Amino acid sequence: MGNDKIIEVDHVSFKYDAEWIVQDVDLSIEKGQFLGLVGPNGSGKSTLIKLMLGLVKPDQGNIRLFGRELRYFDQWQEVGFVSQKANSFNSGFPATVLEVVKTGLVSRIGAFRFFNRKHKEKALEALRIVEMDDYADSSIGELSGGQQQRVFIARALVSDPALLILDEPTVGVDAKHVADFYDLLARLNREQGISLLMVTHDIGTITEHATHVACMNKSVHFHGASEEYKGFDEGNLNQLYGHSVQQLTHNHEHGVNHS
Ligand SMILES: Nc1ncnc2c1ncn2[C@@H]1O[C@H](COP(=O)(O)OP(=O)(O)OP(=O)(O)O)[C@@H](O)[C@H]1O
Repeated sequence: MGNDKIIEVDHVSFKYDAEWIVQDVDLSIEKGQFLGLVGPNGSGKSTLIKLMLGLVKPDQGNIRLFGRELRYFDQWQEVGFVSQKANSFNSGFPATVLEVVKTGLVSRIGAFRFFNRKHKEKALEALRIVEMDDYADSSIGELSGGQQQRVFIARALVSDPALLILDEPTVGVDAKHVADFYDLLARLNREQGISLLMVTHDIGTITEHATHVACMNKSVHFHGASEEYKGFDEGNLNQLYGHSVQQLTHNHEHGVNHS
């Protein structure tokens, strides 16, 4: 491919009606990175993800995925997406965990082909990666929010993506399982070599896990290594955002990093 950039967002702006939601964003993710995208409510994070996925079109600027202009990009099996509202099945939803994971193969095999034994194996393998293979035959609706979210990650992994995009995946995961969830992401990143982009509100936690962090409030105010970000004190950060960092941190301390 000759290009280690998996996503390149080049001076992208987007507006709903007359209001600019994303303004002149320049951002890239290189192969192997785990980028945390943080920012206050309504700062345009989900909209930026939609732009990257081609679900809405930029008013200005360009986006490339795997070195290809978005409008010519067709390798969607390389991109797994887990949305914010993924874990919202109610207890009566009539599908098993395995069935849900197999729907992730649709982009690879086409919507109207039959699933065969190989596809079942592939789905079970993805469930093993997220440590949910014991639940293959359970109803999806009976699982906890955290377990459902793992199943949605398995669904995104089943087509062997090189990039996984997660939009606030820990919403609905109870606090004591959030650490396990980050361990899973670290394994995907380090052991499976999957590049990650994760939207979150929780900047304290993400900077402990992601390799890089980008802070946005319509435009990107900081993009760099997590270690560099942790070196900022609260005054720097308020200036960076033009916004109180308190609203981003969930009681996490932002002191200067002495390590
Ligand atoms: N379909 C739409 N039509 C009009 N405005 C929209 C639409 N979708 C989002 N917006 C507006 O765009 C702005 C950015 O929304 P977006 O969801 O991208 O922010 P966000 O940073 O992901 O927020 P949150 O952290 O609350 O999820 C908000 O002001 C929102 O009201």
